[in-house]
Amino acid sequence: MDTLKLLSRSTGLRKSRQQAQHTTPSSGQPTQPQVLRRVEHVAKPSKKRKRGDHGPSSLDDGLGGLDFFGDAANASSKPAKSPKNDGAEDGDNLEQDQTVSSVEHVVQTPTDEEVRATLKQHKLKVTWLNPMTSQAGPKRKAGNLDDQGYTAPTEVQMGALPLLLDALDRYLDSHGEDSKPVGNMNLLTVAPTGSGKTLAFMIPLLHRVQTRRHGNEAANMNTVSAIVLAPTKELVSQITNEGRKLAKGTGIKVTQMRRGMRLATSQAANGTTDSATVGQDLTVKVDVLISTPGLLHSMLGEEQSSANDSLCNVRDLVLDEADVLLDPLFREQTLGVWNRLSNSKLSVSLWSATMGSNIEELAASTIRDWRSNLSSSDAEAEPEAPFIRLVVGLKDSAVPNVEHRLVYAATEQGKLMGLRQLLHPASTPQGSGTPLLPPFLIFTQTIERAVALHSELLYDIPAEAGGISRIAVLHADLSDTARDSVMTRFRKGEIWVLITTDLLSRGVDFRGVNGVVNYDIPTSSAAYVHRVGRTGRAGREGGVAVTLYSKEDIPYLKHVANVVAMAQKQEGSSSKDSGLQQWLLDALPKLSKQEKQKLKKRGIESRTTRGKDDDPKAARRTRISSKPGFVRQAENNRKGAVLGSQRRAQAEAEAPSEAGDDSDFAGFD
Ligand SMILES: Nc1ncnc2c1ncn2[C@@H]1O[C@H](COP(=O)(O)OP(=O)(O)OP(=O)(O)O)[C@@H](O)[C@H]1O
Repeated sequence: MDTLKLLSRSTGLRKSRQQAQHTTPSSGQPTQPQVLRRVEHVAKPSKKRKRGDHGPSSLDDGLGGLDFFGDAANASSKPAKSPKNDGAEDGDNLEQDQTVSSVEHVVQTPTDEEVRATLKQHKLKVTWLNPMTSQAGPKRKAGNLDDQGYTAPTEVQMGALPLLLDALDRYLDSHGEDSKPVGNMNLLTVAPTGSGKTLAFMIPLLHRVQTRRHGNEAANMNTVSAIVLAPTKELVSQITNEGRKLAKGTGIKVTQMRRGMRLATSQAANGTTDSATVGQDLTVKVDVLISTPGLLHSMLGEEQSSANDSLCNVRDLVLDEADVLLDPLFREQTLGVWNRLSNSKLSVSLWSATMGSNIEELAASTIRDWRSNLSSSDAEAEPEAPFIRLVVGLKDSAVPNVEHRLVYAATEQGKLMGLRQLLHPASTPQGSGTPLLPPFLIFTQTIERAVALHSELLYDIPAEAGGISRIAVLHADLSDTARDSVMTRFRKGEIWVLITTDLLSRGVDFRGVNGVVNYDIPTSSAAYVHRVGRTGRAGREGGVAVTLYSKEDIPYLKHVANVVAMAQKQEGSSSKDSGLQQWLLDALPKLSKQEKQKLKKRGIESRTTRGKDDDPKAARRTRISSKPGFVRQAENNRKGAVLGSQRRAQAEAEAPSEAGDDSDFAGFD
């Protein structure tokens, strides 16, 4: 069996196949999707960090008995709480409920009874998993979930689904507050990488779209009802795939935004515009639209008037990887789309594994500003939607089920040698941790370095093992078709080593990736969390994350080291395994806020060719090569000499002979 076929999401999680698929370490035990371990012994009493005022919108008190991670047997006891989040760098100015901590971890697969008991004790109504429901829509969706082998929700799904489906209504009822059902709400969720956030937002989204279609809003059918924004094309097509699998048989159209695509306006969809025009315009009728912010924003820019707006019926906006979407890189486009949505019943949800306090503040202020732009009649008719934050586990931390390793390689060439050693696990010295088995991802800082590393390693895989076809590079300068093809081949297991930039660090889910190599260190702690989060997904064990660092990286290593130390603390593993001793952690210099921002924006200067056009020496230093500079210089000289002699020979051959050719002579004028 080709174990690398595991990469394909389409391999599914069917029980029959699971037994045959446990051959690569990180394929793990997919029947237990909990990213955070179940807690057997709770060592420390709960500690709540409270800073600032908590408005009545905080659900912590109301849902105080909820413990998404506790042992079912101890359900009546108080929730297990974690130690203080020392590693989180963001100055989170709101209450942070850190819910998980354990001294001893027990990995157990709960029985069906246990799962049911846990859900019951935690008062969670997870309607989507119940195939016995009488409604056709939910039944269909539950069947679709079943088809994919999902039997138990992950922590984030346990937390978010009841909130987004209907628990909020019950919460308000039980508190004797205004018992009017809350149709819209805003939610900000922070949950670990690979914890199943896609399903956590997609299931309620489809449910709400379907409810609206069955309700009295049928008139608005076929205009866009929900939008999901994600930062990259790869992530957009992955979410579209997931959405389609879930929506199968429900009649809901989940569509990926493409260049040149036009969306049906409310008039066109209601038949005010004749269908022939719609057809000629290549206008598409969509329920759930998935897009990058740039593509949708530019399409909206081309729309002539907002009166006949294609997005006027949008009731749900999901920002996946919200911290990136609201980062300066995408901010203008994301807010451009958000502010264009005019339906007063809009609900917004933001999702990521990392969320700085600045992003949270920006989201809150955007919600306020957006509401203040509603017409006074709309604002009066629609009560202000609650804005809720849900944190699963430790905020901004890397998954603990991955083996994190920091490897000192001294120089650029040392890093290349280190990487070659990883490519040939047989040459890895005994006792140096779990060998890194393919398939794995290698991250570099820039596109140039990804391309250079690819050409360096091209011949490292022996021909008998597939040779150069097993290694590939993927970056934003490639055409869409080339990017799609590399993604498909990697998912199918045809490519074993994929070199890439941060383009693939967010959200992309390759089931069964065994490891991640940071050839260039990530430039922020969030970038580290997301890069290494490409392995160890859905609680799978056996993933390895290796970060190679040179002398040049030492001033910038602290943010990575902090995240690694925190992951080890959660896991209870030894610091020696990771190459991160306490003395190193203490000795690493701390960056100022400005330095951190500069690093995030520009990366490590010596690795970028940007602005080095006038300095060929500096530009040369950014290159990746196993050859020392003097060898390359000698080679260049030799090449130059050969080229020069070829040119001379050619010039001599082309020059007219000294005797000349009289027949060509046209005479003097
Ligand atoms: N309930 C479940 N049971 C088993 N597997 C699940 C469940 N929910 C999701 N998964 C699987 O977990 C993997 C990760 O899911 P997903 O891509 O949604 O993670 P994520 O939280 O969005 O990660 P990231 O932060 O990296 O974007 C997927 O392969 C998905 O199929």
